[in-house]
Amino acid sequence: MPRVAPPDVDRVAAAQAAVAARRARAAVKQDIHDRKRSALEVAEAAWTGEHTAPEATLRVRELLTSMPGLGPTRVARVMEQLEIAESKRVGGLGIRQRRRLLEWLVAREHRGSTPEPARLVVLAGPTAVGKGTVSTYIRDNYPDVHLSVSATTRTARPGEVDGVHYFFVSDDEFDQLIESGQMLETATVHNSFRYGTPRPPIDAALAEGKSVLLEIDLQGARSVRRAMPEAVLVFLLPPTWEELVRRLIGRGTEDSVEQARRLETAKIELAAQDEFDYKVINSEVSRAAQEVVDLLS
Ligand SMILES: Nc1ncnc2c1ncn2[C@@H]1O[C@H](COP(=O)(O)OP(=O)(O)OP(=O)(O)O)[C@@H](O)[C@H]1O
Ligand SMILES: Nc1nc2c(ncn2[C@@H]2O[C@H](COP(=O)(O)O)[C@@H](O)[C@H]2O)c(=O)[nH]1
Repeated sequence: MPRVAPPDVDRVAAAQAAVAARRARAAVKQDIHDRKRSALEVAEAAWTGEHTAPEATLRVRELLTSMPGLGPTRVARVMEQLEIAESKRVGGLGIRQRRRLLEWLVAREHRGSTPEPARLVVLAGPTAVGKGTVSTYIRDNYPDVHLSVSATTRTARPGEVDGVHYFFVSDDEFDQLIESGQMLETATVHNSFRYGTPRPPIDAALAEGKSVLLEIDLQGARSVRRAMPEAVLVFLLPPTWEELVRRLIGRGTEDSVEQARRLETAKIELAAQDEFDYKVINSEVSRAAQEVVDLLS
């Protein structure tokens, strides 16, 4: 008869304690999310040493992401600014880190309902990384995001709507847009058609306090940086080079000569990624979209 090992009482008790601690932390996060207890109150308790055990074992990242309106990308940015490591728990913060966290939360609380200034965010990246896919996802799932509509001299593809996906214009009309000073930037992309960002809708949206997202190529991103240095530049990366090649070939919209040419350009574009303020890896479209949307506020 096989011998059944007696249960290891200590291990069972430890596992039960771990489950209880996880539940208690989840309850703290839920309370912060539901505004029953503010993150500021937790940070104040940590400052005076009066925080509860679940609050002490909560990671600062979890504390901040529990706050309504703060997504993971924004939280990562704030933690970098506060010089708090990703893995840090509330109870393990040093005195300077506790002070910085407290000051940041107080400032955010005092900001009250005053909105953050509107941002101009530029999404660029190599061919076939998924810029169009991610921005389409944002257009479909985040109706509050103001997505800039570019003008282009190429013709519409099946399903593309004039004024929604692009303003499809002739070469003469494109020239007129430039001459009348209406373009924030223009570029000839992939050696073929001209593309450009109309400026008036962007100025209007920013003036109304609405953040704006541009999905444009690398040359365009550089031009926007020169014209509006306050713009936030985001570089979309593929998970691997092989995946980028797979996406380009899998899309099947270019012949093999054009694919080879674009991949050469992609190598040059990837080398420019450090010019950008943020990098987002497009492994999963919804996640990449969320990260980009987080950067808009
Ligand atoms: N996260 C993803 N996972 C798998 N496939 C993806 C992902 N994102 C995009 N794709 C696919 O990769 C291909 C290229 O995407 P897309 O056309 O959006 O790239 P792009 O960066 O806009 O390209 P270009 O600059 O050449 O216009 C498409 O077939 C798309 O469906
Ligand atoms: N510099 C700019 N680039 C733009 C703009 N709008 C789109 N683009 C880029 O063009 C290519 C091709 O797009 P497609 O829709 O024809 O496949 C892609 O890389 C876009 O990011 C723009 O206004 N300015």
